Amino acid sequence: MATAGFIPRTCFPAPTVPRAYFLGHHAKAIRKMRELTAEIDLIYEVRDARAPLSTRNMVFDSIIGAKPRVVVYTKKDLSAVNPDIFRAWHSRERYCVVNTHDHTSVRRLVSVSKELCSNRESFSGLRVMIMGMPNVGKSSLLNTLRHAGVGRRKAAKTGALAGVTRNISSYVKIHEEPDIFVYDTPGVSLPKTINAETMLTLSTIGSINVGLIDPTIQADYLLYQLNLVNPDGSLYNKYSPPTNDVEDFLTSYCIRMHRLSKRGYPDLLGAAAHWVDRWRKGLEGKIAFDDFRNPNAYKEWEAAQDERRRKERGQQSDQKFRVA
Ligand SMILES: Nc1nc2c(ncn2[C@@H]2O[C@H](COP(=O)(O)OP(=O)(O)OP(=O)(O)O)[C@@H](O)[C@H]2O)c(=O)[nH]1
Repeated sequence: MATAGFIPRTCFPAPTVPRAYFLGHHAKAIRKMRELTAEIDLIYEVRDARAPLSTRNMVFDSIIGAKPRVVVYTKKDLSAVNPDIFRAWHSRERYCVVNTHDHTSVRRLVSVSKELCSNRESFSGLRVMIMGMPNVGKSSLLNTLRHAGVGRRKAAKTGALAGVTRNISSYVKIHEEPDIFVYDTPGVSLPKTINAETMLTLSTIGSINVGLIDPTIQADYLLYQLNLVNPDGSLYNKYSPPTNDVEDFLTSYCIRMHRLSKRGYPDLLGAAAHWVDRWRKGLEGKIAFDDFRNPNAYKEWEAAQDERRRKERGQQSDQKFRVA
């Protein structure tokens, strides 16, 4: 129920933000993944359950080809997406929704993997590669799989900021009888221009360098999204009444959180970064982006990507024609 008089924004004005976050080690990782896929039996394609569509990287589809894949949605404990929606989205594809810090949660992934590869005849064990965008929880997944499966300690470094893993790991054993070995890989972003909202979503969940976008724009986008999900302002009412004005919101936030300068001025920039970070870490509650309540959103998103690719190919051939 919307609060009387308050009408949330229905669109977000296109902000000036970078439209790509593709680094040298991303390109290198893609090349290496392509080389390695020949010896891989199965892929764990990891996405963040808070932004299940924005953290899907279509580049992986071309690397994976016809290999068996399990889509793994991580950060279940931080996501407001109803798990039933994943069932609707993946009626014909294997998927798991996990909290990578929870052993029970990741064990199901091992069962699904064994089942998928049960007809395989191999003496060298099952070889799995983990792929995903930066910071979605790939290394955490590997560590928990290893701890749950063979009782060994951490094998891969993890961290709250994007880009902790820079190189492809060597095989790590995560299960015995049957033997399962896993490769961890660096997070890879989309090489092509992404739309502004996707960039803002990726920044809010920490999948791109969070310093890339002005914190006030991030906070404004978050406010817009929270108003869309709960138009009564209940997701932030401990700081402010419902509002579409980010400066009003941040001023109230500064007062509530005692973030005022000695002269009593609110530190809007600091407040913006602080508030977004609290959501990123799950301290303000669960969150979700993308069209996460729509059972057809997955298919619609794929169709939109196909259309975009067709247009790009058309533009490229137009250019060639003009040059010729
Ligand atoms: N709450 C919660 N936090 C998680 C989960 N999975 C990962 N994290 C946290 O997310 C952050 C990123 O995790 P990593 O495992 O380093 O992510 P990554 O995909 O390997 O990151 P890159 O090295 O950038 O590619 C860390 O702070 C993890 O503790 C999860 O399921 N739930």
